[in-house]
Amino acid sequence: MTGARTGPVHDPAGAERRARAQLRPEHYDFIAGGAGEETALRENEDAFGRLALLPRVLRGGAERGTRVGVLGREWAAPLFVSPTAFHRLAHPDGELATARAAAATGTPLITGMAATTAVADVVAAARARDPEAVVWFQLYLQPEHEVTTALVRRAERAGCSALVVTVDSPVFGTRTRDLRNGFHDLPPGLAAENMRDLLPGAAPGGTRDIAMWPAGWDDLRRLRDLTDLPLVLKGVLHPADARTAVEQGVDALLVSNHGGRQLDAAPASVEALPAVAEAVAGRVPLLMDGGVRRGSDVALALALGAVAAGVGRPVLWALATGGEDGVAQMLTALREDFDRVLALCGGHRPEDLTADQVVPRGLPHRRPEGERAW
Ligand SMILES: Cc1cc2nc3c(=O)[nH]c(=O)nc-3n(C[C@H](O)[C@H](O)[C@H](O)COP(=O)(O)O)c2cc1C
Ligand SMILES: CCCCC(=O)C(=O)O
Repeated sequence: MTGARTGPVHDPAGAERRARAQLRPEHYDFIAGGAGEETALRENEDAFGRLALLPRVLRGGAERGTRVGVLGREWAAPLFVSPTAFHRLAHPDGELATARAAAATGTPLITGMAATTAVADVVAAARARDPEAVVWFQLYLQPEHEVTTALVRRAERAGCSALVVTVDSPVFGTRTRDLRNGFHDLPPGLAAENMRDLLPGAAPGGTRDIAMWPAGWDDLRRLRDLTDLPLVLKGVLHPADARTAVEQGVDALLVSNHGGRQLDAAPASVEALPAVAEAVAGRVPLLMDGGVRRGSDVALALALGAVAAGVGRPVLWALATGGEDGVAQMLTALREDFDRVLALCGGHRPEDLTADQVVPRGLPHRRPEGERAW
């Protein structure tokens, strides 16, 4: 069969099942869980399931590519690794394995402030695989400006090429499973390494030193003055905030409901995307994450205005079961799946996917008067 599929099979549900069998139950729950009744968490995936892609036909063109340009760099595919905390809960190699796998597959990585590996070591691991690897640093603005400053300097010195400021967390979401399990700190031997020695008198690398705090636009302006790195705002869902962010000189937005871990009543990320895309009107690139599990989810996100889509939990499931190789296989399989969906939609390049190709599933409620059902 010409063009028949070879290579790793992409099986998101199976990956989570296998990871669950490996992980301590409270660690599995920390990763899998969301806020409140986990409505936003469920909706992220369900909302993709309510959308269909209308393929275009007879568009020819055997040449196809998945590359996209983001903030002056070419990415291999419209796909990136979203920032998630504590990778060493999933695998002893933790963020080092994730960084190597991301770099080896040409996938940009957003490493988290709440990583269990220091950002300098994460970037070094990525660059050892690919000297050109794109690594961004995710940051929560901290109540003490000196702490924010020190974190920014750590990220700059490490060689990160953008800062991703998570703005959906004025307080911590209610993590129902963690409360039930009594999970509120890392096991002995693991620490939030980026926080080490930042606060006088604080426990070295204590996760409790990571504040989720109600920052304001003033604090963002202070950050703007602090660094020349591009700023990406993560967790913007309201179009008015998106507009303000653009006016404030933010370089990109990451539309996200934080994997359903903050406001449980928030819409699915993909549902918030069209209004944000309209408000931004192409002035800055839009990224999105939340519920992206297969190539068609990436394609839907692109058709609705994103330039790339991120994955959070799938990385941790792959890491738990297969370490670096597991993550590399997952990212490769997801990219190949997207490439095939792009072709099946009649696209040659990611930009070819357009909003008119997205339709809700289900028959329309009512046909126009007098029209027959067939
Ligand atoms: C275990 C876990 C930890 C996370 N930690 C962070 C974090 O430290 N900072 C952040 O901005 N987002 C964090 N997120 C949210 C992710 O960046 C991302 O928005 C979300 O996981 C995307 O949804 P998905 O898991 O359905 O792919 C975390 C998500 C998970 C599952
Ligand atoms: C203290 C960092 C916790 C990270 C996390 O769980 C999240 O952002 O969802």
